[in-house]
Amino acid sequence: MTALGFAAYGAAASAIDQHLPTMITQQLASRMMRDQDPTLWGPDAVDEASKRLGWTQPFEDAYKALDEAEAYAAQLREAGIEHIILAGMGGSSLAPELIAADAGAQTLTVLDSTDPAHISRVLDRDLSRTVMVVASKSGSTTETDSQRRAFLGACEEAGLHGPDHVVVVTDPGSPLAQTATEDGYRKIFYGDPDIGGRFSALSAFGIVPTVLAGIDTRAVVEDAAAIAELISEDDTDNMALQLAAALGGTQPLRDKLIIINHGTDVQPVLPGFGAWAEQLIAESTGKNGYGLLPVPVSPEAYEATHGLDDAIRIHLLGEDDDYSLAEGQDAIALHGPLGAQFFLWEAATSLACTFAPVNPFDQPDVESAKVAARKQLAEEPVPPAPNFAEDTIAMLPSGPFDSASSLQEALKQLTAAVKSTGYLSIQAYLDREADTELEQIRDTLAANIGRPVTFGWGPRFLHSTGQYHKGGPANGVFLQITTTDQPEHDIPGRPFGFGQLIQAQADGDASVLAGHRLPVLRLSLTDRAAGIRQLADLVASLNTV
Ligand SMILES: O=P(O)(O)OC[C@H]1O[C@](O)(CO)[C@@H](O)[C@@H]1O
Repeated sequence: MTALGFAAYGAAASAIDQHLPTMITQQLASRMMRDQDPTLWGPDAVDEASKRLGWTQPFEDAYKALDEAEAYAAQLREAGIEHIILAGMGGSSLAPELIAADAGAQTLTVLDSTDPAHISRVLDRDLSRTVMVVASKSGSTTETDSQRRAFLGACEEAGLHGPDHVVVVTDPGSPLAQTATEDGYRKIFYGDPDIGGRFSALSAFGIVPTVLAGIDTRAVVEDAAAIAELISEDDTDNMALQLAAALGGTQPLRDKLIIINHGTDVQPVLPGFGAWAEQLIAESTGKNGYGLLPVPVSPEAYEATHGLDDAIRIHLLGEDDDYSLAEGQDAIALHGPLGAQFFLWEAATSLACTFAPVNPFDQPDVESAKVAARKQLAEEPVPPAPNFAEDTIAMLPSGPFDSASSLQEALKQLTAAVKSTGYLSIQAYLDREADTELEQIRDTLAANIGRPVTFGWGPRFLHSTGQYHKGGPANGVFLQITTTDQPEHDIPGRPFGFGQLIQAQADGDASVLAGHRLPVLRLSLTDRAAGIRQLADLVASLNTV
């Protein structure tokens, strides 16, 4: 008996009927989960897959990590530590954030931003009672390194010995492991190099930060372990096979996955699931011109309430919710505890990649934005001169939209550029906790254009959907929003501050998107709060003018 529930309707059900028998004959589930067979995704993926299937059998190490972290958490509590800041990007923070949100815990603050205002706010607390967990598999991610430096700088200003307040989670042999050893950081936990970032929820990367924050992550691991047999069987009841067929096997491919989180506004079913699933699905599938685009939305959003020819609606339900709401749609409905969802989606996403096939374990296009940002920083960037400004919003040079002489005209051109099979992506390099009012333009734009709209906070999305936007089917149009309204926050030991870093990241990604011939409209807010309000008004007025 499993705590998971799953049902498929319309095109999703047809894909399952069509593909499940073959998937079972080919023994895809047992070959991936039990034999760790690296050949399932074609010859080009064999090398990478040979060293990336550790997530299929994570439990022995997971229980060891739980034991070690629980013992260490007790020591931290005795030493008066009450709060954990987690510095980490993508797979090194999204699962812990979701575990903490699901548990309703306030003891973990995720810092995955380079927005100077965001950094300053997070570090403005009693650091004597705080530990920063610096989590990075590679140990070389610029954002994480910069957050670590800023934290150590803030400790020094507070008269604290910084290394006593830093715990590291990294893979053995990484540059971060070396720094932590040399500088005498409080503790190092090691991850398994056979598990990639976005598959690391049930490893030290999901476990350590959350356990140190006092969360019962053991229950999450146990809920995953409870479905291990089920999702390893070559059997019609295997929900990972069913979900994989529904995700990757629709014909023609329905490549937009509308993830609808039910529950209430205050308490969605799995708060934060959308951001975690976005990385897993977009970074795993979005490459070589192929990809599935996750679009997390609320139940009231346009994409949730309207059937789109190229989309599957995925209803995340609570245990007592009625599955009949998905009847008559091309949809999946499912419920289950978080640990089971982690394991189910990791398995299903990997299996869905066998259809194309694409290698689920690499992210070839993420690097291009990093290289471009480094180039911008090396050239000591100055913010690009605007084409023009209206009140608190300046329009920066934007390639195909440069002929626009007003913001309204530029936005109209942008929305008109969305293809009938395409999508619009809003990319906001702002403070994802303080500037949340901006998110409302997502719903307005989706209703306005009748197409899927994604919303990503920069630079976080660069380690997630960023792969899909650049490596996927090239049918996106992009609205990039930055700000000059930010007091600089220095990065100790670096010749640039966070304000320059985030601007370089935005400039770098815009240039890479433009290099892929993807249209990017670039707006810069000269006043954050007023600019967000002005933009919301402009977007709301698009329909009526
Ligand atoms: O854990 P790391 O090595 O710092 O990487 C963070 C994230 O960056 C990415 O490599 C993409 O940039 C993700 O796949 C990963 O989860």
